[in-house]
Amino acid sequence: MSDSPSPRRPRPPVPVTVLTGFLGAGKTTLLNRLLADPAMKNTAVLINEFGDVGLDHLLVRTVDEGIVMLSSGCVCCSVRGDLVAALEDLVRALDNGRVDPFDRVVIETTGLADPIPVIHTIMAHPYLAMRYRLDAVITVVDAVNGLATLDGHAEAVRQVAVADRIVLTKTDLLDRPDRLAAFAKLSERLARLAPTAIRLDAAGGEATPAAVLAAGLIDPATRSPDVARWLNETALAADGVSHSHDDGIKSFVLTSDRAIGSASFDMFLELLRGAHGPKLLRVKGVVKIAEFPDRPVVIHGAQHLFHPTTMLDAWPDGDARTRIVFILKDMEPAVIEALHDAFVGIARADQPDRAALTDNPLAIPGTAL
Ligand SMILES: Nc1nc2c(ncn2[C@@H]2O[C@H](COP(=O)(O)OP(=O)(O)OP(=O)(O)O)[C@@H](O)[C@H]2O)c(=O)[nH]1
Repeated sequence: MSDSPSPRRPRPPVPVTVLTGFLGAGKTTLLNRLLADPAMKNTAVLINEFGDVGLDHLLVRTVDEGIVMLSSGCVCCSVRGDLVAALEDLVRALDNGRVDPFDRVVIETTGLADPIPVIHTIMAHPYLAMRYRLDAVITVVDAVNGLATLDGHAEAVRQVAVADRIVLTKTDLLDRPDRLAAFAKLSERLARLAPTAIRLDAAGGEATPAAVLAAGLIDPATRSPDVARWLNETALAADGVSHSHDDGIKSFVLTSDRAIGSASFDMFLELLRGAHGPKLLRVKGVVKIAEFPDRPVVIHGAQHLFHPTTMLDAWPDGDARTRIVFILKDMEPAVIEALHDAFVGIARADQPDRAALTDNPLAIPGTAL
């Protein structure tokens, strides 16, 4: 990002990293460690504390001055207005030169937060969506207590399911057979819940800024898109669908070498969002559009809300196929595949085609499949 953009050219959107994880998982410890690294010096941090403001923010404040403290309350509900205000203040301060230019924002959520509303705040607000872009969700998981936490708290399951990276903390405490056994089960559960999220061991020194932050579409080192790393779809390639039966969460990658017409693609997304929005925990990918097949369109959404689509200059990794990672709650991947096939014109004997879905006045959007 340029530090001094010309007055005519708006600043490019600032990447936002959402740092989540259950109470006591080690978010603040990780954040402090990351912020101590010179690579993080141009980072603004927003922290949401639940209840009394504790030691956490003092610790963070000592290592970075670009901090706005959100008022007490849960970021997922009561203080979403505060999050909007804090993000607005931050860009205003940047535009007025009141703060040094920053090239990344990290939002630490409360341990009880469902991260999806935080993602929505960035994607849905008309002004914030122009100034910020969601880069990645980093979820901190306690290696000792993580399994029990997932069993007891739906928010913790959602935090893991939407993660781009999982940072494991407290692996240094895996010194007893019972803990090791629970950790083995935790690892399996994480692999099912978030198969495309790379796991990093904080105590083992793996959670470096480079490893943690290189989780979005744009590689911070090269500043260019890296689709294969972002989607990490090879992690799902073995059987195509990851099932996490107990939580009703499934992940899969929709892959297609057929281009889809631009209007068809809009309708495909509209139908998906309209009929199945709450079940789409996270959707991210690149799409081959028929009108400009050499320029992939990037989509990125959570539930019914999507970030404004962007178009890349070229396919960055030489793989010119549509690839979309879906994290679904209580929904079958086959529904999405059938809908997609209808819109790219792949006939299926037992399924309606595109005309039946869009031109039939009696069809309820998205439910015909
Ligand atoms: N042994 C060990 N302790 C850790 C590790 N990471 C964090 N802790 C400890 O775990 C406790 C909780 O860490 P925090 O960083 O405050 O956790 P948090 O997720 O920010 O907690 P909340 O703000 O309550 O949600 C602290 O006592 C940390 O010192 C780790 O990798 N190993």
